[in-house]
Amino acid sequence: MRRPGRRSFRFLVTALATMPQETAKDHLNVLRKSLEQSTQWTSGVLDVRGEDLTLFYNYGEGEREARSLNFENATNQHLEELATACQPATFGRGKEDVLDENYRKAGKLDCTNFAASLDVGTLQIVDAISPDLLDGRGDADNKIIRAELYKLNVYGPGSFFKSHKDTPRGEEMIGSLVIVLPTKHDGGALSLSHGKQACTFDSAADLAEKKTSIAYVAFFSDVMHAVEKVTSGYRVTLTYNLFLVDRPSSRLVPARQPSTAEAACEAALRALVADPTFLRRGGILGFGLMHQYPIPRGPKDPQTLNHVLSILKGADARIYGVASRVGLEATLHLVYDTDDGEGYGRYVGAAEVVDLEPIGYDEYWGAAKEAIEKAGETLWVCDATEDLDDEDAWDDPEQLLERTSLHWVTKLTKINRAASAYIAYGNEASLDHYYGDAALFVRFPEAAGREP
Ligand SMILES: O=C(O)CCC(=O)C(=O)O
Ligand SMILES: [Fe+2]
Repeated sequence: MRRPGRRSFRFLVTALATMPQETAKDHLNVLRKSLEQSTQWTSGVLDVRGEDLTLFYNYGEGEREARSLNFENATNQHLEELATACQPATFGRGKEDVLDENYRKAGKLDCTNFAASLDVGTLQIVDAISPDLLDGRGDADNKIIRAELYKLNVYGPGSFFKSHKDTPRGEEMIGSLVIVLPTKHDGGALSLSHGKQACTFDSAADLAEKKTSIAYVAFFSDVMHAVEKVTSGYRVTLTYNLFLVDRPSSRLVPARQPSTAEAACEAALRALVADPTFLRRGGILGFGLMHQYPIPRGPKDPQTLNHVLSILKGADARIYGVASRVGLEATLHLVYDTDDGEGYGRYVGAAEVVDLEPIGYDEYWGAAKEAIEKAGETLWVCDATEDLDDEDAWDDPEQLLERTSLHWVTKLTKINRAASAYIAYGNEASLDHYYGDAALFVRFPEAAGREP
């Protein structure tokens, strides 16, 4: 599909690339900054109709009765009854659902026990959050977000939920959507944080005096969040799991304009490709992953690194999408640091988790290290803006030739880590591990073969 404004954008890129005062360092800074501006959450307030605010729910154990209320005019007594119908809310700890009122004090109804008239599809809430959550995805035209109702929660006076991440339910789950209904309450702000970014979603303030509005917030699964204590009234929420799914072919594809950050990211990457002094011999731009993914955790794990490329989020999705558009190969690799503590180490990039079991008992202490170095590509961590290559080549030309230059644009992170176990030598045999951290590699061919 032809994108509007494409030609003028090309022109801009060419103009940028030929401006003499811009150096590779400047472009790398723009690239790095464009990745910092990624969205981890998005929120808003929406006016709805009174009839969107009806709730039916099961009341009582055993012989249940159906009750209903409308959040536009729910009295304190109505809300108290709703709170009584709830069970204490559990939360995921490790692989279990646990009840711990020091950590989470709230009531919940599973979605088999209530029906809400509010429809996130009709109200276009999913359409409202999608551009932010899909921002930067190269395949955004082919993917949509599906919201699946998960629970209703009631936070009465004294309720709270300490800092946590939501348990992903399935691989395609990318985040959560919380809708706060317009009931009068104080406290209960939701604080969100991810890396260095943080914000507070104060729905009590947003909804004050509003009887037929709802407040919503959507965030990625690896965002830490907490509900502050509700000091008075009832805070009622509907939570949804958000899944990234293929767009049904019958749905129209809306024209998508790249965001400013995405356009800047693309322009900077194109400018680096066009700079013949940058990574002259070719090499890799490395990007530490900003989000957590279900990567394979060990050599026997049937998950593949490759499938993660289709579920990248935020800044990770942005650089992957932009690189593909610029025509550069982008892959996920595990980075191993085989430093033995005495400086005799190498960085190795491997396309899958290295299996160290076949080496058996590592009598010769370097066997595990050697196995890793054989399994991947040896990397030369360098500053690609300086022409170090030649100097180093004088020292050890052969070594240099067998290594691939790697320049980290954003730091390697350790949130997506795979472990390879091996039996190590010592006064007793003990189990030891090498760790690989997943990162995005964008590969530059040598300058002579690059098409600007
Ligand atoms: O109610 C909220 O604002 C968030 C609740 C929450 O974090 C959860 O249900 O996991
Ligand atoms: Fe949560």
